[in-house]
Amino acid sequence: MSAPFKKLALIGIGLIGSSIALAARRHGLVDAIAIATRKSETLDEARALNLGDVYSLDATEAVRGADLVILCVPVGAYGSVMETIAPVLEPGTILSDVGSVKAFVHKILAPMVPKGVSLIPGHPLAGTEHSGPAAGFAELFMRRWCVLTPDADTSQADVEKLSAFWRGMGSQVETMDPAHHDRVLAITSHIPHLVAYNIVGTVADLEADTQSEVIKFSASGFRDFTRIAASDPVMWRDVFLTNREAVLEMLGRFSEDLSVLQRAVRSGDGAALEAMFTRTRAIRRSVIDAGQETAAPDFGRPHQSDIDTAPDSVVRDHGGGDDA
Ligand SMILES: NC(=O)C1=CN([C@@H]2O[C@H](COP(=O)(O)OP(=O)(O)OC[C@H]3O[C@@H](n4cnc5c(N)ncnc54)[C@H](O)[C@@H]3O)[C@@H](O)[C@H]2O)C=CC1
Ligand SMILES: O=C(O)C(=O)Cc1ccc(O)cc1
Repeated sequence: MSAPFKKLALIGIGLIGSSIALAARRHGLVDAIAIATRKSETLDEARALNLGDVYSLDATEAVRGADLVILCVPVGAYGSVMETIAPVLEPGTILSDVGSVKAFVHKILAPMVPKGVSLIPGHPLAGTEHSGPAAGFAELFMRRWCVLTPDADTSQADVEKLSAFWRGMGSQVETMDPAHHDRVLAITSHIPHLVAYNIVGTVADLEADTQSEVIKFSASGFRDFTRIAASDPVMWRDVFLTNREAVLEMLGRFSEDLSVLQRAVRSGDGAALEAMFTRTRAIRRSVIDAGQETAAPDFGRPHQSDIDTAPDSVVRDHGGGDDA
């Protein structure tokens, strides 16, 4: 039986592109995978990992004859990539992406989409702080959401075909308005990253002796921020350059709430602090109930040496996930 798509072209083959390649292949969702990227070292790495069937430094070669094209590059590169590939996109092709922002993606891609090509931007809400072709793994999208942001006049059949592709890789799919996506992601993903970059940046600016103590004793909240703040600098630069309005709106609310907490700390208002921390604990509970996290204790998770010697069940509960 033939796969739902004949030829998948992946433009960019880092964490997300390579995970799509592995998952699409594993689940028989495409007949062939063409990979294009900018640097020959990255392409060589993808080839060595056997991620695709054909490899090219020329995106037009990968896109020619593809019925599904997915941009997997930082959003700041979309304009130049699209200028290159637009002339060879064929009618009937679905053009999608995985970028972390969506209104900007519509704005930059839509005017260049040839007639007969369906533009259906997407965003898998799944990732890690690692990047590059070797960082990918086929299970990345399992039980994670993928948000699609088609325009109202996009072919429903094409939206369903792309949804089935993501479901085939284990995702749950929801469609959303791009501006709404950007507001939701500003608070659930973009600002948490900004806060992490900021707190780790504050430590980076501390005087040397205090800094080395913070690092030495970092088995606490700080450690978790360092994971997020290790995320790809170019990708995150582009997120903040292209989702400016929504980020600034949510950052305004965040700063107001921080000032309220600051005042409670300064005035010793224990009741206010306790009330706030009780509300946030309930949000954590709802994230777990929504299946986006487990209740397994995270602080004190084992190191690699513990994982190597631990029984399987312990590794499953504590060590799985992002670094797989
Ligand atoms: N890292 C994450 O956790 C997630 C990332 N995303 C989105 O996925 C996209 C890709 O991110 P990752 O795979 O994490 O990045 P990555 O850094 O692992 O891979 C990016 C790839 O794009 C290539 N590239 C960069 N500029 C290019 C250009 N001008 N032309 C051609 N290729 C170019 C790089 O060589 C690399 O192959 C981004 O738009 C990001 O917003 C979405 C969900 C999660
Ligand atoms: O590693 C993490 O904590 C993430 O938050 C991964 C992530 C990064 C960017 C996205 O657009 C979606 C998911």
